[in-house]
Amino acid sequence: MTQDVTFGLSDEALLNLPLHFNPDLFKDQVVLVSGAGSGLGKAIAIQFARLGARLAICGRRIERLEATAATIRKTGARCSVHAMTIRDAAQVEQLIDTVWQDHGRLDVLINNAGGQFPQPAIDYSVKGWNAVIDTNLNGPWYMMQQAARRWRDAGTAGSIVNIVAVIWRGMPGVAHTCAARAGVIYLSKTLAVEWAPFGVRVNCVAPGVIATEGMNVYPDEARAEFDRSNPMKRFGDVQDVSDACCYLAGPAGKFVTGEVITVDGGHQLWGEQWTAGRPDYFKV
Ligand SMILES: CCCCC/C=C/C(=O)SCCNC(=O)CCNC(=O)[C@H](O)C(C)(C)COP(=O)(O)OP(=O)(O)OC[C@H]1O[C@@H](n2cnc3c(N)ncnc32)[C@H](O)[C@@H]1OP(=O)(O)O
Ligand SMILES: NC(=O)C1=CN([C@@H]2O[C@H](COP(=O)(O)OP(=O)(O)OC[C@H]3O[C@@H](n4cnc5c(N)ncnc54)[C@H](OP(=O)(O)O)[C@@H]3O)[C@@H](O)[C@H]2O)C=CC1
Repeated sequence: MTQDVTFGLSDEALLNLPLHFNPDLFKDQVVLVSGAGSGLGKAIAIQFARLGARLAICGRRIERLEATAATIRKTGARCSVHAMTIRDAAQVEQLIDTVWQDHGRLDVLINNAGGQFPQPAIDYSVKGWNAVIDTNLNGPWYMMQQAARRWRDAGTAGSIVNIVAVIWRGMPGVAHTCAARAGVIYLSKTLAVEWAPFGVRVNCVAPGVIATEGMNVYPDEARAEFDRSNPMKRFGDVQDVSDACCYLAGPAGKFVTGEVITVDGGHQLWGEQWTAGRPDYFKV
């Protein structure tokens, strides 16, 4: 039977989730979260705020960011809002400058913004391929490089967490994002070594199927099978992912770098996932 999932929790629900960490864990730290106007990014930003952090949030649509910021401010946390696209290197440089001007520091970068469309790879247009590579590989790279340059120049430590995906057995229907996320993972492993001298840690979180409104991009036929992509036979929730981010970014993760934490209910070991629907060839 298909799990009954409403894709996404209300802001009120996010504010009242039980916390699994000490509420002072990120006191006075500044955390930048991309794609915080919805889904995982919103949940991650709210959780860091509830754990004492000051927030800077970015994404393209200002209205959605302002709504997240209003919720974050209910926790008593400061939150600055930055409408921009991570696909443009100049806008990313401006973003990081502004965050340092507004907050005087940056401690954690959560590279969450991303997305793709399901389509058989054989049908990709050049523009579609480039849109996904720009959003999920080039954008996160611009963010990492600009943040690291500032940490190096200021002589302060930093932590980066990149949200990727469960790519280990390929991702039929979203080959473009699989390629981009593989790039981010091996970029992260390389940067973990290159940037260790600056005190910068670089890690990834790979979510399996998590109930967010972003899931609406997939056809009903595909979504109806997603809960059977893992042996727990259900979707994860946004806090499964935000907790992994807080572990990696915080003091418990201080000896962890170049790592990927997979938060997928065992999906990487079991089951099938057809993001664009199951092709006829695989139905029998
Ligand atoms: C369940 C496991 C799946 C894998 C794990 C990941 C899960 C998730 O990520 S959950 C959802 C996350 N959120 C999203 O995916 C958000 C929705 N997606 C997007 O916003 C887009 O895919 C985007 C990231 C590429 C958006 O780029 P943007 O430039 O804003 O979009 P455009 O509309 O301008 O499209 C550019 C270009 O891309 C091609 N294209 C876009 N959508 C489709 C589509 N549905 N089918 C085929 N091709 C598509 C197309 O070539 C577009 O250009 P034009 O033809 O000129 O419009
Ligand atoms: N939900 C899931 O099961 C999984 C999700 N993921 C990944 O987790 C991340 C969050 O996904 P989720 O919350 O589910 O989906 P959403 O679609 O809700 O979130 C994506 C966010 O990224 C922002 N964004 C997209 N493109 C850009 C851009 N060019 N510049 C700045 N911001 C951008 C969007 O805001 P705006 O459009 O306003 O810019 C949006 O807030 C994504 O990278 C996704 O691919 C990975 C595996 C599984």
